[in-house]
Amino acid sequence: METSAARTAQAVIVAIDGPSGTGKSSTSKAVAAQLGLSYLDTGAQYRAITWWMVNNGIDISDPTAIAAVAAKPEIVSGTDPSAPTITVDGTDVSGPIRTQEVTSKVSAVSAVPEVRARITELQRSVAAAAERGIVVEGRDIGTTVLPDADLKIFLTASPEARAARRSGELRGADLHTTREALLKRDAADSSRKTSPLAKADDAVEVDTSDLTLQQVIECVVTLVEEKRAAK
Ligand SMILES: Nc1ncnc2c1ncn2[C@@H]1O[C@H](COP(=O)(O)OP(=O)(O)OP(=O)(O)O)[C@@H](O)[C@H]1O
Ligand SMILES: Nc1ccn([C@H]2C[C@H](O)[C@@H](COP(=O)(O)O)O2)c(=O)n1
Repeated sequence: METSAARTAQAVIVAIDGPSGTGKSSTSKAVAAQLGLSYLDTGAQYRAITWWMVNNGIDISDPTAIAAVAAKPEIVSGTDPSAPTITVDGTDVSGPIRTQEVTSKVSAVSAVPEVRARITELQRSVAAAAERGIVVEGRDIGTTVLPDADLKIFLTASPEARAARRSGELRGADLHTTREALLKRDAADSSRKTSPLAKADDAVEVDTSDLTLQQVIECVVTLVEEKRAAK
């Protein structure tokens, strides 16, 4: 895929996919910051459109109703890895998109093909505009959004490790409940018809269960540097 005429020779496109809580956001932000690349959190975009649907009283159980308004909200992502931003129609929604209500509804909204088409187009335009390259994290980046990415990483971790990380983040939320919620969202994201969560055939799989975040970052930075050197 042709991306940007203005792209520098050292520019790399990195796709980082994987289930919830595997460390995609933490790793992607750090790698992008360390290597001077842009950063795009595509989950935040799906959360933003879900927030808009909830705020506008759209029935989340009705895919036809969601599809009918999927083009309405204007979603803008800021790609500085040290201060990523997300707005909907000019409103900063970085806080509201992390509520439990949005988290519980985002899989249903993101399964609607019209929503995916709209957000995928947005993601490709953001990647095309990143002159020095970009780290894009999500669920279908290596398979659908940027199939020609220079490097594809698929992060995994055991449900136990992911639940422990998330419950630490949520100040001691019950481990079992957190684990079940993660697995439920993974199942929904993996089983939808349109671009499900999946590892691309040419992705490098990194199991982060027994690695520190710093070790994962170092591993991905090394892989990106190898790709750059081979360009
Ligand atoms: N290797 C690791 N070891 C320990 N904790 C980690 C590791 N990687 C990430 N974490 C922590 O786990 C939590 C979840 O990480 P992060 O948000 O990056 O995951 P994610 O894959 O982007 O999740 P989601 O898809 O749900 O947004 C964070 O609190 C993060 O600091
Ligand atoms: N490329 C993507 C990114 C995200 N989603 C959906 C599915 C996730 O459950 C949800 C929230 O993502 P998170 O913030 O947890 O990374 O968004 C998707 O379908 N495709």
